[in-house]
Amino acid sequence: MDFFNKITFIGLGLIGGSMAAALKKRGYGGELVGYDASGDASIEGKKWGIIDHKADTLKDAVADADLVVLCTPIAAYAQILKEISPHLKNEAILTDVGSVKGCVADLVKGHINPNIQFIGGHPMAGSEKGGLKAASATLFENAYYFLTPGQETVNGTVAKMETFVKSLGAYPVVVGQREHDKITARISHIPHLAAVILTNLLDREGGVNSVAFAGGGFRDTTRIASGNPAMWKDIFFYNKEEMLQGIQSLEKMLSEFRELLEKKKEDQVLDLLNKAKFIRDGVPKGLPDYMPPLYDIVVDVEDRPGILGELTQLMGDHSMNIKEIEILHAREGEQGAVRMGFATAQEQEQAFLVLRGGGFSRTYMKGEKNDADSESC
Ligand SMILES: NC(=O)c1ccc[n+]([C@@H]2O[C@H](COP(=O)([O-])OP(=O)(O)OC[C@H]3O[C@@H](n4cnc5c(N)ncnc54)[C@H](O)[C@@H]3O)[C@@H](O)[C@H]2O)c1
Ligand SMILES: O=C(O)C(=O)C[C@]1(C(=O)O)C=C[C@@H](O)C=C1
Repeated sequence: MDFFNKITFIGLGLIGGSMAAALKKRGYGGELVGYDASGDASIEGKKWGIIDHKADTLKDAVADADLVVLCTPIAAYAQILKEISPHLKNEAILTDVGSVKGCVADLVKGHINPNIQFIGGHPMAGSEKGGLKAASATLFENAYYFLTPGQETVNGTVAKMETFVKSLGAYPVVVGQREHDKITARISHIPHLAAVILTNLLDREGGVNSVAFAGGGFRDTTRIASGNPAMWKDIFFYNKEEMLQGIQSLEKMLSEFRELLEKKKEDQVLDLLNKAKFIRDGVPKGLPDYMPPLYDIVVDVEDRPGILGELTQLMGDHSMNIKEIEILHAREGEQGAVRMGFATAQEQEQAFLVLRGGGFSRTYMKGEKNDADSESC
């Protein structure tokens, strides 16, 4: 990426920090600069070696930068754009990571000199946890990353940004700004609203005390409700038109379902459940669907320090290459579960035998097309 000698991140929280950390980890050789309104984040970023230089002012941050990445809440953009506009160098590319794209393009048009190349961006990876402490160099690995050029964006800018996205370990997907907002309303924003409503339903129904009994179902469907409230409030309002359409569909589907229940239409309820299962089963597991499938092993382990080390050590001792490893949140509690993905069925079989033989008696195999029903024991 020798066309970007200096990259500046404005906002060094979960997303900005993870990007800088990913570039460092993956061998980016240029200069990384961080500016954050909370001085602590950029001090920490410098201390941890995620950035090379901590800027104290926005002017200083963008001076000579080839790429400037806005990683703050969208609500802060107007003020930031106003301040950086006179200091961006002419050939600089400006991008952002905000979760809504139409409104951002409008904002940029109002504040930035048209000579500056702007291209919106949005990584489809994140967390319900925020701040630099939650940042991870691997956050974007195998994630899709939307790029939303406008009519003024030249092809060279799109190509450079595609290279940038790949250098984070992610997969660029180029779409229009409004199309992006339509897609993300369906796959992210409305699901977030649903998680919030499901969680608050407990309160309305006087069931908050029952939350302690929640198993995987409640945890899986509501994890994201722990996300940053201010960030999500912004997302809902910035993508208001698409949200309103999604809510209308939700309301219609709920009332249709109520009628089916009231009229005892069991076959139609079953059809709905089957349809949802078919769609949900088609969601790629952790990897985009054009990536090779992985062969999974799930190990039930005790929740104690060092257990992950023992697992990976055992795999290393037998020269087994773990392609993916994940702690399954749905099994929080005293007993935890770890999922490991292997490249071939043969390696999966070998790992199964090694783990069982190595004292991990509660080890299960899952074929790439299988679900929980097909666990081998
Ligand atoms: N959290 C996610 O899952 C996720 C995923 C993809 C995209 N996004 C988008 O990324 C953006 C940042 O989200 P995040 O999760 O990294 O948030 P975050 O709270 O972890 O980080 C935001 C950082 O911006 C800083 N900041 C706030 N106002 C500022 C200003 N005026 N000038 C400079 N710094 C300022 C904050 O101090 C903080 O360190 C949001 O626009 C969000 O829509 C979030
Ligand atoms: O995994 C999560 O915690 C997320 O909420 C990430 C998630 C999403 O997938 O909806 C949330 C918002 C962002 O704009 C992009 C990604």
